[in-house]
Amino acid sequence: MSEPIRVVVTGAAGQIAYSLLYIIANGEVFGKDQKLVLTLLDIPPMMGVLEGVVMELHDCAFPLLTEVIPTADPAVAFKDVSAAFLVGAMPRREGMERKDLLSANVKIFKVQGEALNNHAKKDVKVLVVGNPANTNALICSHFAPSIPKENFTAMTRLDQNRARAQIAQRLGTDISNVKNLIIWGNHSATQYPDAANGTANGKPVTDLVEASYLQSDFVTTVQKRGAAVIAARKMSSAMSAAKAAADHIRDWWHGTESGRFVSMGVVSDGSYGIPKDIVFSFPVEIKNKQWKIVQGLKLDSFARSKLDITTKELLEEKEEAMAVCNGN
Ligand SMILES: NC(=O)C1=CN([C@@H]2O[C@H](COP(=O)(O)OP(=O)(O)OC[C@H]3O[C@@H](n4cnc5c(N)ncnc54)[C@H](O)[C@@H]3O)[C@@H](O)[C@H]2O)C=CC1
Ligand SMILES: O=C([O-])CC(=O)C(=O)O
Repeated sequence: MSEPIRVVVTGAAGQIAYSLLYIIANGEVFGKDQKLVLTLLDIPPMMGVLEGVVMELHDCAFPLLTEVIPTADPAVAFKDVSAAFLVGAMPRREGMERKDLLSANVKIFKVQGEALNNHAKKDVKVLVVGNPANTNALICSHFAPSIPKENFTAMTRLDQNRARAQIAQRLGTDISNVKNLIIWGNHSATQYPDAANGTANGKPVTDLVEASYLQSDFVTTVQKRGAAVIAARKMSSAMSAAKAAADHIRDWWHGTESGRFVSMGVVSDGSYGIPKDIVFSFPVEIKNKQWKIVQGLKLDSFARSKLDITTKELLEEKEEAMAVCNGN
């Protein structure tokens, strides 16, 4: 059994965290032999609720959980953490787009970037879940200059899981047989869910599913799935978001199997002609806790036009976020 690592979950009194904490504390992210100290950050008015979450974590009697530290102080929450799940932020309600949350949420990620910079381990792995996730991750990285940019990522794994579920259901096959669907771009309604490299039972998805579906309903269903859940539940996705956050960090920690790629929002290095310095979802492969963008995939003109749309939105979000952070 290795020494405990410190892991922070922000928004720890909220609905995603309520599902996520169980998965982490149960050893499903960092491994069944990795002891954990969990630090739980929320805002002062939520400390009472958070105390209840702490009670439940204790009552779960998780063998790997050595300590739970609830706090409203980012300096305490981020101290020496090896992994950070940045969930805490306002969720959208019916009728809103995720970027409508930008002015309210982006300042949270400025403060938390600074706190990570000052208190976290320099190899901390950061996952931003709070929306608009890509731009929040960019801001967080911007305010944490002592931590490599590669350590900041945004969650598009939920979109990837949604895409796989749509294809598995359409083909009537087990979801574990559906691989290498890609989410390009922003975690928003402009994202491009791409089945061109996907396989189901080892065969190309494009040979099994009509192109008319893959270029229309498949794309829009995944793009609008978050809104569909809000319309039905009156609250945004939580259980599936927690599962996706756990999938994202688990794969980052343990790596991806050969030939399988996953989608993550990462700081663009210019791959596929995407401008540098926006957080863009790419297909990545992971080894030794380092992700690498999968290179050389073909993009037809339809795909290219979709990437242009989502790039434009991310550039606009970046400009707006910088203005908010600079007080303009
Ligand atoms: N990237 C993705 O795929 C997804 C992202 N989300 C986003 O995740 C975020 C959280 O969603 P829920 O858990 O459903 O919301 P929630 O409202 O249930 O919980 C959010 C928690 O964050 C806390 N919080 C607010 N400001 C904070 C701060 N400065 N520091 C620490 N904690 C703070 C709140 O007090 C609350 O307890 C939202 O922005 C939502 O839009 C949700 C689903 C999927
Ligand atoms: O749609 C929302 O606002 C929450 C979210 O990001 C998702 O479910 O993908």
